[in-house]
Amino acid sequence: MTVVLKLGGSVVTEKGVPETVDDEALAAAADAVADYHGELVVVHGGGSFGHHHAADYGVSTTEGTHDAAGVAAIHGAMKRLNDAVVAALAERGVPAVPVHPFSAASRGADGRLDLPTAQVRTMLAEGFVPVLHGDLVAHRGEGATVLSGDELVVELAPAVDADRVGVCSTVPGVLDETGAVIDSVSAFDEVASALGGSDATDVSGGMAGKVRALLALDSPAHVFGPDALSAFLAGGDPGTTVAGDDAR
Ligand SMILES: Nc1ncnc2c1ncn2[C@@H]1O[C@H](COP(=O)(O)OP(=O)(O)OP(=O)(O)O)[C@@H](O)[C@H]1O
Ligand SMILES: C=C(C)CCOP(=O)(O)O
Repeated sequence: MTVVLKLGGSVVTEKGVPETVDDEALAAAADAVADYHGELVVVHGGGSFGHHHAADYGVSTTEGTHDAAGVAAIHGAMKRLNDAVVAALAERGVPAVPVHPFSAASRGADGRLDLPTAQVRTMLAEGFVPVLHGDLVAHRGEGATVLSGDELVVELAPAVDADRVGVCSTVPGVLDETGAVIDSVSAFDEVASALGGSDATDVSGGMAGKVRALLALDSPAHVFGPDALSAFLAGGDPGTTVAGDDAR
């Protein structure tokens, strides 16, 4: 069983306080991951590490920067968060290893992502748990733009032939206008009116960006909250199942 799991940046950091890990939430997530013993790729988002710096430099997934100092600030913050996530997993005996997408990925002028994945597959085959993160990416014609963890999930799932895809955010799933968890989503229009961006500083589109990205997958993905992480890793289907046409 191969699982691709995204830990939302809003789960593992205090999203309102720049560069602050939510130690308790990270510990709880790492405990849940440590109880899982199959092949696993972890991706984490930016939270208060990536998004504040990205907003400061006016960088998003489409608006880039040629400012090397901006690249160093944003990428540097994401590496510090990645160190914290890898360390939390390692403390619990998970063979977690860091993978920094900025060093390997690129976007063409049309925005299409090219993400080499042979190293991730080899890490899995050798028993490691690769831990990737939302990052910047060199983007032809734009300098560097934001690469969201959600995009990484969409690229990685087919590349590692994932059996299950999970996106753990702070909310218990995709919510309707009344705040109730929607059981399943098969098209963006079904939920567009309920979808906003993020409560916190977020340059990559909040839940709307997430749903759009996951609908492009050719396998179903599950969006759930931190309390349901163990249930997901145990094989359950908590929260909202997002499955576009290609996933049916
Ligand atoms: N209809 C909706 N259902 C669920 N969440 C929604 C909805 N509309 C807007 N949101 C917002 O989307 C947020 C989740 O997206 P966000 O990008 O902040 O999460 P994340 O992936 O956990 O964090 P990060 O982007 O830092 O990795 C929720 O916290 C909520 O504020
Ligand atoms: C803001 C940066 C650098 C990464 C964003 O990743 P996300 O939180 O998964 O959208």
